[in-house]
Amino acid sequence: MDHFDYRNGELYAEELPIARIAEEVGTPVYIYSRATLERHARVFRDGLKDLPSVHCAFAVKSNPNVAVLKVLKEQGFGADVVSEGEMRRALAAGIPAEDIVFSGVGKTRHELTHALEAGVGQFNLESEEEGVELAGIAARKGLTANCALRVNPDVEAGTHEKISTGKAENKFGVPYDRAAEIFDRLARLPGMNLRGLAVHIGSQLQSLDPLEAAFGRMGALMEAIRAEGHHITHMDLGGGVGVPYKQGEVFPSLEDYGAMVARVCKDWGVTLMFEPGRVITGNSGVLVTEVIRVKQGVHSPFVVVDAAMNDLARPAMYDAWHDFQAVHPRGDHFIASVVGPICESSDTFAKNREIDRVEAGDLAVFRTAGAYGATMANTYNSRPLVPEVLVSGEKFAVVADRIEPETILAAERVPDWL
Ligand SMILES: Cc1ncc(COP(=O)(O)O)c(C=O)c1O
Ligand SMILES: N[C@@H](CCCC[NH3+])C(=O)O
Repeated sequence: MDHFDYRNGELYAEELPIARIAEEVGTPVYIYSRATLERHARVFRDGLKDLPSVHCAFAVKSNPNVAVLKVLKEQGFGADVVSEGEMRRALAAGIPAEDIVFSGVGKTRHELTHALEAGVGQFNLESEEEGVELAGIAARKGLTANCALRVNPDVEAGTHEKISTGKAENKFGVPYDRAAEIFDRLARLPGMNLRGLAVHIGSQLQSLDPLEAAFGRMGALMEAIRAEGHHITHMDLGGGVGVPYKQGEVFPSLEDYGAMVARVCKDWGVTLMFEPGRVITGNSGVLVTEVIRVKQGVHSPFVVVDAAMNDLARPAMYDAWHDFQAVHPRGDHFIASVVGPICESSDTFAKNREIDRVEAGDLAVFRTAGAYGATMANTYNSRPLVPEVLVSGEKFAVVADRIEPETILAAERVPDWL
């Protein structure tokens, strides 16, 4: 799955001992493997090889580091962005504007205008209101906006409720039953080239069944819209394919995913678009941390590490599991809770879990931290933003510096009337 493996009793990132990187850059630090990113990108594309026309747009939100985007651009990926900031990052990585899909439920007027002027390839419209606004901006500028209408298929994704997006009660897309009528109205607007439909039912899906159900519904909708005389040339099937977070967990393979897509969508006569995020980046990264101390608790010891919920928010936000492994395993295990230094109990990475025995000063990693890791970091408790490192064979580079609290402090002002 990845290039983070033990050799001679210590954990490596590709050809480099993780301890060496930690020594040079400090901890906590995110480490990404270029070889893993490339392999995931290749395997994703290979799974889709039986489809006649495919566009893969990497979901930048999962890991917006420009070096990561550049690796994926070189693998032929465009970008799926949800803000002007993400669009700027994709462009900075050299991804051509026409390979960018602009998604997101709250694109501002400023973002719509800017993206239109930049020439992004497709806007995924989240509402009729957004479509009307965008068409108006485009028509006034003498431009045409290529668009797909995001539809909420009302399908249960079977993932954590906070990252499920395809049920009727979620804020995303237009209601399935109203989609044909909205499509018809938007398609007639000057400035609008409404060329497709888009769907994305959630993230970290463990089964292909909900995706298959959603795609089936989209196919039926596409036929109904075509029957009204509209042309549909693009279908954006979103992202969402899940990854194993626990050793030994079994997930559908990308080959299975590709076969399912081919079975359901092969004869649609469209360019199929994909927005994978986690499946590309999740297992391409780890968060390295140092054990500050091991503190005795009533039920089990607390391993207090120097990473915290501000660095990796997923456990606190979604009760997510990240495997915890010692960089130099001592050969035995113990039951412990792994916690960060932040002043709330949600700053817990593992509760009473059997883990590698560690002691103060030991290095360890949280695995599967390449997606929705650094990008969701913040400076709670006035902690620094964690640096990021990209490894390629025997080389590594710091691809995002540690941002110290002083830098943030320097941006603050105390008014002179205080
Ligand atoms: C519209 C859209 N596309 C793509 C993604 C990427 O999802 P994932 O990282 O699960 O592949 C998301 C996140 O869920 C999303 O909201
Ligand atoms: N941030 C979420 C995924 C959100 C997907 C965004 N559409 C996670 O870490 O699992």
